[in-house]
Amino acid sequence: MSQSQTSETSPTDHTFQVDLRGLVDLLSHHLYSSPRVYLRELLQNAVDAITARQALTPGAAGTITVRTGETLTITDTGIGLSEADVHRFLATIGRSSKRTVDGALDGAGLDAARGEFIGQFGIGLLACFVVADEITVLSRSAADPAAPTVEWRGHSDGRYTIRTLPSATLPEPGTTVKLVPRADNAEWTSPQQVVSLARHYGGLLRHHVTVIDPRGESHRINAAPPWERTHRSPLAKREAYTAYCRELFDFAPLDTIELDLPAAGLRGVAYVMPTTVSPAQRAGHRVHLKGMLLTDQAPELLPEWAFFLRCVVDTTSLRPTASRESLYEDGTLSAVRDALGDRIREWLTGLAARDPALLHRFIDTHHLAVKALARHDDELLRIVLPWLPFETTDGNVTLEEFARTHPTLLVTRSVEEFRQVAPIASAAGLGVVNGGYTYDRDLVHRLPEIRPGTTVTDLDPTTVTAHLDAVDPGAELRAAAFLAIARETIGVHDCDVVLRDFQPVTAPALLLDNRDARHERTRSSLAADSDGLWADILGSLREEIPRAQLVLNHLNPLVRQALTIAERGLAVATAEALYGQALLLSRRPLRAGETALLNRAFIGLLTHAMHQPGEAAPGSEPRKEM
Ligand SMILES: Nc1ncnc2c1ncn2[C@@H]1O[C@H](COP(=O)(O)OP(=O)(O)OP(=O)(O)O)[C@@H](O)[C@H]1O
Repeated sequence: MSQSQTSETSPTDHTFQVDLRGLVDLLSHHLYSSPRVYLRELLQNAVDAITARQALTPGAAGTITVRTGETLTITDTGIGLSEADVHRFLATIGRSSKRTVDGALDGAGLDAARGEFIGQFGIGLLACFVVADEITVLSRSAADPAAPTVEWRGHSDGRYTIRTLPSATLPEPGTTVKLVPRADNAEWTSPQQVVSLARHYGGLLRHHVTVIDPRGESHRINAAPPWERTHRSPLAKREAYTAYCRELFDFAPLDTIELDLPAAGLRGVAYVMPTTVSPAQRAGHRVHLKGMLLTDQAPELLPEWAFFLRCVVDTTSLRPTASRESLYEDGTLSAVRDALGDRIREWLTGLAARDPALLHRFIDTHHLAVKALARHDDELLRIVLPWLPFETTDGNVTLEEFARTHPTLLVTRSVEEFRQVAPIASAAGLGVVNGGYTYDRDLVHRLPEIRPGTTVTDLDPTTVTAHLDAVDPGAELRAAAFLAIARETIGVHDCDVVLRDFQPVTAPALLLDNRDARHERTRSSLAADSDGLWADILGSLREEIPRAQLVLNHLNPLVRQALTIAERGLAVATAEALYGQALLLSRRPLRAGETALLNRAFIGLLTHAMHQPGEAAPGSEPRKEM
């Protein structure tokens, strides 16, 4: 036999040891966002214990009392724990009486109640070690009248003791958990903080919760939400909902949408925010799970477009993540989100018939959200499109108003294009809508579907030039020499030069260009600069290059004077300066060649202004006489 064979031993069984301190550190620093969750876990265990007790004895009273001071205690009138339960559930981390695999609490047939429990992971009690080194659980089972009181004392280093005490140690069945808060965490356990945390987490709990402060004063923690109360009148109901919104979110809503999805066990309310909000800033909704606050930061509850709402809901069907601080993204959540989306859409479509003035106010405040939604929703589009404001050559007006005076609507592709063209187009009687803002161009193009007889086309340079008045042939002829130099100078930038009469007189020149044309030009210049494979690929993409147009205004005095320039150098500098100025007005980013052109034109003009026509400006071409 070889040596390795003689030294072989049979495998022995071992069990992982868990370092509780490491686990508590993991929970406190990585799983839970703040030590404050300890109170939520304690309240939740108390609620679950009462749920179990009421399943055993229907009608049993369910109360939870928290006492603050040097020791923090929480007492419930729940199911309690037998000695065997304590060994089974408190001594093993990750074991929970609330999951089927671990069986029911001793003596209690709780299968039916299991779905009602909030806890499930078997780690909640550990959260208490984040604020205290020692936890004591005193419990008396309600399942057996003769059950003793059992005391479990656990330490954050993993040690624990169990002993039984006379039944009378606890006056009635149930459980009391005691913590002696560590000094470094006192901020989370002060009497005031406990009241505020209990209200934060437990404000919607269905059992009576009271906090008693060291002076013996009682603080009521929970009350039924407005959707569970009956109201004297519609007005009283509206006031109750508004007051609730102020209390939770600190604003008075524009309107209130009641939410009720029986299939998902969900009830609550969505409040319409009274001020404009950015779509990027998705609101945190408050989600309660069986009364207990799961999170006040759940944007995923509603579809993205509903960013103008803040909700508070109580549900039995959504699942929490283990940290219990956010919603588990599953099929149920996405079905709930869709159903809530339908409900909001229904509210919005109903608003036009129910309360047009409110619809107006709503659109004034939240038109971006409505635009986002209307793009994908034909029915909504039909209702709201005529009401939505757009930036047009007639100012900020609704499409309905605009289309009445302009049967053909021209839409720009960018804001800069609109800024540049709008004054000229409106002087020429054209109706232009700024399509540069998010969603606007898509929406304007859909107008003919709901308003037959209206035509919508994208604005292109030729449409505008076609509407500008041609100059008389004599004037065109007199300008021919200057125009030839201008075309030669500006032509290298893929831009044509034309002369037109247009308003306002103060505008010397207009650059008509669009983004697609610019991209096409960039692509072709890349093709020209590259060789081999890239040149072939870019070249094959190349179509006829759309050219921009510099329209000189024949009514403008400066242009009239420019047309008479006889000296070639000055004509080049003037053409470049007019192009440069129109370029700057178009507010689009400049390319390197264009920056150089501006520089050249400026220096050229300066040189002329200083009456030194003989000297060439640095970097400029030597001048030839015309
Ligand atoms: N107040 C209480 N009354 C009765 N039993 C309790 C009480 N508190 C805790 N327990 C028992 O201790 C077990 C462990 O509690 P713990 O809070 O650690 O986990 P959990 O509530 O089961 O699940 P989760 O980690 O999701 O909170 C529970 O399953 C329950 O059996």
